Amino acid sequence: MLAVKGLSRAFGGVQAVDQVDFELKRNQVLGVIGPNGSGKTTLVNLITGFVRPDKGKVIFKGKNITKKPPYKVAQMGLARSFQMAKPFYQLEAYKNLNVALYSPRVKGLLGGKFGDRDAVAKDLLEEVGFERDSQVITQTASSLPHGYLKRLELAKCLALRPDLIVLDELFSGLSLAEVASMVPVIEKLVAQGKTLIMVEHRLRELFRIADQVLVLNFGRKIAQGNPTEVMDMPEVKSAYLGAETEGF
Ligand SMILES: Nc1ncnc2c1ncn2[C@@H]1O[C@H](COP(=O)(O)OP(=O)(O)OP(=O)(O)O)[C@@H](O)[C@H]1O
Repeated sequence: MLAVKGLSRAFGGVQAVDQVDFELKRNQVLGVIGPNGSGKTTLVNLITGFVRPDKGKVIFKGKNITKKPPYKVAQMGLARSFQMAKPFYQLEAYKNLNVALYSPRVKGLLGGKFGDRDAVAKDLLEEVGFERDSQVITQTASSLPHGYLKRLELAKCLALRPDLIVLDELFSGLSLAEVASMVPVIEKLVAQGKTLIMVEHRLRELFRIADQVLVLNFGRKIAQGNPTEVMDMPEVKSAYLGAETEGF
């Protein structure tokens, strides 16, 4: 599904991402972890076209997407969420899905036979935890609490009917109760066979979900493997020393 080869990017003197390689197969869930500033978001930005690499390649479904702009990457079926939610604040929650629902990708996939897009949008919001008959679905995004904005980020990804979803710290800023209610939403996506990359600081929850974990430190991949073996590696423990070690 995805192959990342020698991906590198520096900002001034900071090597944010340094020669990162990995592959991801269909239906797999890859967790990306690492201390603050280790290059996780930059890696997401490089894969999804928001930042251009200095070196390296991104191959998605066998096609070289390196340096393609974000909208082309999205149209090919690679959706991403943002750590800081980026809704259209003046639009109602469900109308925020229109960009994806009216996209050439979705039109093409459905051969023009779409039906009622508002109903589809509301179904998607329900799938990610908006209560169907509550007002949150029709509230403007500007008035939604943070927890719902994160759910909206996920729904925007799903609306694109993606082949791969990259979630950048979906659980950040959520209360423990909100995370606990979000985990089953993700587990359901995994059970449906969705392919995911999850950048997370919440290790306990991530390790329940991910098949593989990739660890970054100072932009470099220092480990990759299943959650248990990765967290037993001395280099991973020392990278996390003094950082958040939830889940250890
Ligand atoms: N646009 C930019 N301009 C300059 N430096 C940047 C830029 N984006 C990222 N960096 C730097 O690159 C490094 C990696 O940042 P990045 O945000 O990718 O880390 P991160 O692992 O996602 O961090 P966090 O866990 O805190 O979100 C940091 O030193 C950061 O300051």
